Amino acid sequence: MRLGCIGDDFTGSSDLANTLAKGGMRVVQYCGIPDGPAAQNVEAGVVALKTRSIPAAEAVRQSLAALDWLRAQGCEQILFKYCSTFDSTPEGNIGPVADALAEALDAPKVVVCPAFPGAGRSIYQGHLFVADRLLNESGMQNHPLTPMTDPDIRRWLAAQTSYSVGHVPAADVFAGPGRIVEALDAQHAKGHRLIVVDALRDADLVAIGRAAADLPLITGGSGIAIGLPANFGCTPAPVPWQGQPGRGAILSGSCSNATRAQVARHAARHPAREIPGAEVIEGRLSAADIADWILAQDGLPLAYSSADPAEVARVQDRFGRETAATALEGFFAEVARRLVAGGGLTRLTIAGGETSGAVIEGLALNHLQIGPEIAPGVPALRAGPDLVVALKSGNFGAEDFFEKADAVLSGGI
Ligand SMILES: Nc1ncnc2c1ncn2[C@@H]1O[C@H](COP(=O)(O)OP(=O)(O)OP(=O)(O)O)[C@@H](O)[C@H]1O
Ligand SMILES: O=C(O)[C@@H](O)C(=O)CO
Repeated sequence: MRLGCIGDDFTGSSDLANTLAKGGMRVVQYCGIPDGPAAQNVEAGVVALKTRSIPAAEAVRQSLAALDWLRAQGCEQILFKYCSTFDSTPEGNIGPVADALAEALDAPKVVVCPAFPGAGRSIYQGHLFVADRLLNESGMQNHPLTPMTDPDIRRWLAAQTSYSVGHVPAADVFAGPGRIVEALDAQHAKGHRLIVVDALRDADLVAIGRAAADLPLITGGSGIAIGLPANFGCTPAPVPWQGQPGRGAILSGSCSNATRAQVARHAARHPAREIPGAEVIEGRLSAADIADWILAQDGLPLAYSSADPAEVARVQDRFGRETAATALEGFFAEVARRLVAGGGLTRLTIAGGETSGAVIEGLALNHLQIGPEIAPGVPALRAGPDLVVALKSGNFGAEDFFEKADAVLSGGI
């Protein structure tokens, strides 16, 4: 293993694995820290953790344990993957985890670059945009767990890290890898350790990747990996895939704008059932009810708790954010266990990073093979001989994503 990656959620990790696989690297996504060595032929290992929204100290502990495992596999470079919308709170967890990894790796200059132009995320003058909106006007200000209320990534990160935050502006990035190296050195000389790097286009990310070839630690969204396979001598290659026959279903716990539009479209064409948050938390709706309902449907059924910001706020005010998240995530995990038990379902598409993490952990899956891309940032994944999954980040995918995902998973596209 040459490139070791630590992802702070499961969908984001599959997003990163997708980028590396398209770049020609042999990648495996591990669900949590493996308890044995990796297979010999793996070039890039992505350890998916569920550390985005947990207490910072625990996120640091798990990330350092993942680092130990990756180093034991022989990795030459470490990539810490977080969300392209920099999902975090003033307490963390991006800053604390980046600090801890930088210290463990003795990394003097750490690139911080969540840009993912393919999904509309760009960074200019240290500010993060989602398409033509600043981050804090993109809908992310209403995120249920990590509301993003400041688009200045330098300022947001500064609240989380114990190091000084620097910046490499677009003008330097546009001038190519040599200038980026100089600019990183200059920021380091000024005493900055975590350095936000502007990027607007894939070409910028390729240049940053080249400039980062010798850095022990890189951090960013999946975009930061675009240029990395070439550093390891890999070239883009088609990703093989064997479609999975059987039955599929969709589970959605994501409340993002994109997911809610996907849910609305799918519900107009297929069997769909809402999972009201309050009913789950008060125990008035059971996972068995939902699983039985799904198994009784024809077509491509969808069960969703996806709700608009006002409803999410009502539920969180009434029960507390943590209580709501724990109850809903545990619920989805139990629904998934029941669906997959006995081979009932063979294809699962899950929307939402926390939701996906809960489901993958609930199914006790330990690694995922990366298949072809369904939409930017979302690959098909093989979880076992009879089970394939797609893990959709909240804001990814076009409105017909759910139909498309099941079609790719089944081998129909
Ligand atoms: N009906 C609901 N009422 C209140 N909270 C909800 C409801 N449905 C989901 N949630 C909360 O929203 C969270 C959604 O997080 P999740 O990470 O799954 O989606 P996302 O943030 O859109 O995806 P991503 O992290 O990939 O962008 C859940 O963990 C849960 O806490
Ligand atoms: O970077 C992204 O936007 C995604 O991979 C993700 O992490 C969302 O959860």
